[in-house]
Amino acid sequence: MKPVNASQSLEKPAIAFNSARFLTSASRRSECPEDSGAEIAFAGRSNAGKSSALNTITLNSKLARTSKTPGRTRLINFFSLSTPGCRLVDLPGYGYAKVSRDMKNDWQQHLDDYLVNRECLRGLTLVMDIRHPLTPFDRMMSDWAGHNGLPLTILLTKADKLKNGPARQTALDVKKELANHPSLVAVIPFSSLKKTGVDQTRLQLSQWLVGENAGKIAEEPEG
Ligand SMILES: Nc1nc2c(ncn2[C@@H]2O[C@H](COP(=O)(O)OP(=O)(O)OP(=O)(O)O)[C@@H](O)[C@H]2O)c(=O)[nH]1
Ligand SMILES: [Mg+2]
Repeated sequence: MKPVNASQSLEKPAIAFNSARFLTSASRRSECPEDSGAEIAFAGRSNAGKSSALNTITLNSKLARTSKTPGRTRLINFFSLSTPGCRLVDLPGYGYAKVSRDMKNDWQQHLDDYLVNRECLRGLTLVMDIRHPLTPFDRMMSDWAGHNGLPLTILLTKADKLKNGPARQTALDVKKELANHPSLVAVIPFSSLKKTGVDQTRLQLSQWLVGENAGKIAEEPEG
């Protein structure tokens, strides 16, 4: 986990997230861009809001396709940033029911292969609907990150669906549940609608991509 570039401030993200551009899609690891530089993947249940979060972070509503219908993102989508070698990755959601079991197993296998073997992966952003956090799949992903020492940030999306108090409480509850997690960095209430948690997320991603370490950053809720 070597940083690409160690010079950055803690207050201002070193990465220009609005520079994100679609790079390529892959259905398997062999189709992915060269395994070098630094990548951060967005994972989570289907419909949790992964693509929307990516668009919000990059200030580009057309970057990743979003949809009311679960299962919109079916490929591993790569977005390059202007900082050389840095990429954001939108993963297909897990738990999507409306595809055949064979197709599901196939996706799962390729997704697992990406997650386990991608050397340039610097961190995992696990996206959960704030109203339904820590489903069995979420726990599996979070455990997996822990076992592999992969830095993990949890975005509790659709925070606009809850009042501020309950949203903060949910973040605290999730943190408490994962108190022994070895690589959890932050639990951030996030809203693509109200832009909650966006600056904090950008700082975290920036730190992972170009920072010297993946240390904790302040977790003051925004908005
Ligand atoms: N209210 C609210 N709705 C949101 C938010 N984020 C996403 N949504 C909605 O949730 C639905 C799913 O969003 P996507 O970003 O496509 O979800 P996804 O996780 O990428 O879904 P898959 O690609 O199917 O895995 C869309 O209708 C979005 O408009 C949010 O912060 N607040
Ligand atoms: Mg998506």
